[in-house]
Amino acid sequence: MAQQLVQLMPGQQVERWTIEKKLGEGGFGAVYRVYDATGRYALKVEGVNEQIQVLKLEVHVLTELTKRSSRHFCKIEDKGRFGGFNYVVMTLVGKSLENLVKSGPGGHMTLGCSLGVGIQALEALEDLHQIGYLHRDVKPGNYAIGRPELNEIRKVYILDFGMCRKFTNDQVHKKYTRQRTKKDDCESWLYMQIELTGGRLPWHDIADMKQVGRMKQQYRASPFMLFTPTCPTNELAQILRIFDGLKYYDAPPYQQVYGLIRSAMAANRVQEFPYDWEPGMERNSIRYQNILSGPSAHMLM
Ligand SMILES: Nc1ncnc2c1ncn2[C@@H]1O[C@H](COP(=O)(O)OP(=O)(O)OP(=O)(O)O)[C@@H](O)[C@H]1O
Repeated sequence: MAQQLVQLMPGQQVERWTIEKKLGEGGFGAVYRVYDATGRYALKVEGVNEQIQVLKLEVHVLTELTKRSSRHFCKIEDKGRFGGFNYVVMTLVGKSLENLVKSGPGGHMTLGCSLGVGIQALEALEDLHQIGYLHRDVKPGNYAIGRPELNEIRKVYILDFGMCRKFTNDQVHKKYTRQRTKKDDCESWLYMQIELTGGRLPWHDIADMKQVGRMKQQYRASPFMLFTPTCPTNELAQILRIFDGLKYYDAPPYQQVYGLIRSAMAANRVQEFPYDWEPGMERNSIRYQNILSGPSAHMLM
């Protein structure tokens, strides 16, 4: 049975970190906005008696990743044990892609913006795959943009490594990862791309993963039914075919996919920047207002 979640109150101190507010709760613990003399960060906590310990894995993966690349990953500032919980302090990010899609005109991002964000989201997976891990929970809620205070509203971060698993080619791990592969992460990325570009996946509200799997199979025969007029149909269909052709051990051809996304931008005469939530994007100024001047922009110091 799950242990009771750690609850921290505003003003409470965890080592040098002061709790400001709770940002959310995951299956394993909670995330808080905290600050110290140097700025604001995100603090994730997990009870030491939680049956499933995911924080260690998250710390390990983020540490490995930031040794090689920092383009799409939170940096770890601190970690440790405090009372009855383990904690990690990392870069505080801004709005999730899920929120940004909802705030967009018509409930989606403009084409250039969604394709640019999509490239960054796949780069994050490429880096993760390169250190031998699968994410296994690729969705708009697990990506976020950086914060305006850090001049990072053009940067996309990948979050939440709780479902991550090491990918190796041996049979034991093959069983352990339930046969999931880099290809599956890429396929989930493609479905996310459809959502960012205005499509609504038929399995969006279905929680039963087996049923979702069956529906995905059904749509395999006619993937065009997933694409709305706002999607770059040809390129996405080509990418889906590329992913379909991958075998268990194959590394996805990331560069080819980036090329196709760039072709989609050219064919549709759209540019990546500015992103929809950037200042000066007149049509979005009201919808995205709180991203640029909302609570996360008010520094405490
Ligand atoms: N580095 C961060 N900066 C700002 N917010 C974050 C950060 N990491 C996580 N969050 C936010 O904290 C909340 C909880 O995140 P967490 O990853 O623990 O769980 P979740 O993804 O909501 O749920 P689950 O664990 O069930 O997938 C989410 O709203 C997430 O966007």
